[in-house]
Amino acid sequence: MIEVDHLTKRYGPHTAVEDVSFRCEPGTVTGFLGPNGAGKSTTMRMLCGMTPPTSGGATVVGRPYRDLPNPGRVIGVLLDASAQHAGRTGREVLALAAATMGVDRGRIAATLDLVGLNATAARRRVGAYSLGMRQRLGLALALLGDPRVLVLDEPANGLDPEGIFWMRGLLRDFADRGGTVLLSSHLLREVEAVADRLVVIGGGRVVAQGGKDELLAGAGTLVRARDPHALRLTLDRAALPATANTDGGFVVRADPGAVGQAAADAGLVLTELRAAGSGGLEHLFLTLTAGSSTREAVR
Ligand SMILES: Nc1ncnc2c1ncn2[C@@H]1O[C@H](COP(=O)(O)OP(=O)(O)OP(=O)(O)O)[C@@H](O)[C@H]1O
Repeated sequence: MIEVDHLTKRYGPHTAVEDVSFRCEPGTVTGFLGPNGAGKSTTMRMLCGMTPPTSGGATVVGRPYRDLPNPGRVIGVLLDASAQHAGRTGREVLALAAATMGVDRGRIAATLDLVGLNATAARRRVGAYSLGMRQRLGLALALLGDPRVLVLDEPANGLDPEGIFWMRGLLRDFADRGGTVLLSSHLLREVEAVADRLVVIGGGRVVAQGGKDELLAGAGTLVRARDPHALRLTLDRAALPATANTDGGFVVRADPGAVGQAAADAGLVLTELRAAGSGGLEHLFLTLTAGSSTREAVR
């Protein structure tokens, strides 16, 4: 269980995180979404005791991170996959962490196996690792202490499609066994595939949170027609609010039945009609966080 309670972080006059609150329950994966500079990493760093909050607090299984006697046994953290000493081998990194946490060395091989780093990779220095291998090692470090909670900042960064698919299964399995996962990602489809709940942050504030299905149901319907121009006119006439997608379709703020009926009444041939799904998540994300990445770019 993770509880983030009215966290605020200011750097001088700049507010990076403002009054952020959410909970992550056991058995769930929570996707933490937001554009560049939205405050995701800062929130995660505060949760993991690496950045002191200006106000508010956060707990992991009921205690602030800094009060956990052996945090690695409770919460596995992957915030920066490049943080490992480049001169150590993967196995040395894990051996050091196992000694610090009091974890049986026998778990090292099993954890390496779990994250798909073979014996040859484990013998190589981290400096020679690809980004994807560093992510896998970071995940191994997070899992080594057999924690109940995982906090992962952009864990899919640098992973190939197969690696992303593998990680999805790993996180789902972790949650299905009663674990709590908080993960940030820019890969909306990936988050949609694995998360049960979403917290969307923009400009340091939570702009939406809730069950993924519930949020996506509010994201509307994706519709495409052979004649997009006629579809636009039809949607306007039926007073169904629609936004054009980049790929010629429309996201409509109505359920698929209403959109299909309007199209049928107008005699239109539709080539796609469905609940918006990942198109909806992208749309929801862009709508909710509109302007905040621009603000970041010009700050
Ligand atoms: N140590 C710091 N000093 C000053 N400003 C900071 C510091 N750390 C973060 N910030 C600012 O806080 C804001 C939030 O940054 P943060 O890294 O948390 O965003 P993010 O959502 O993780 O972004 P990204 O997706 O790009 O990683 C940004 O405007 C950033 O410039």
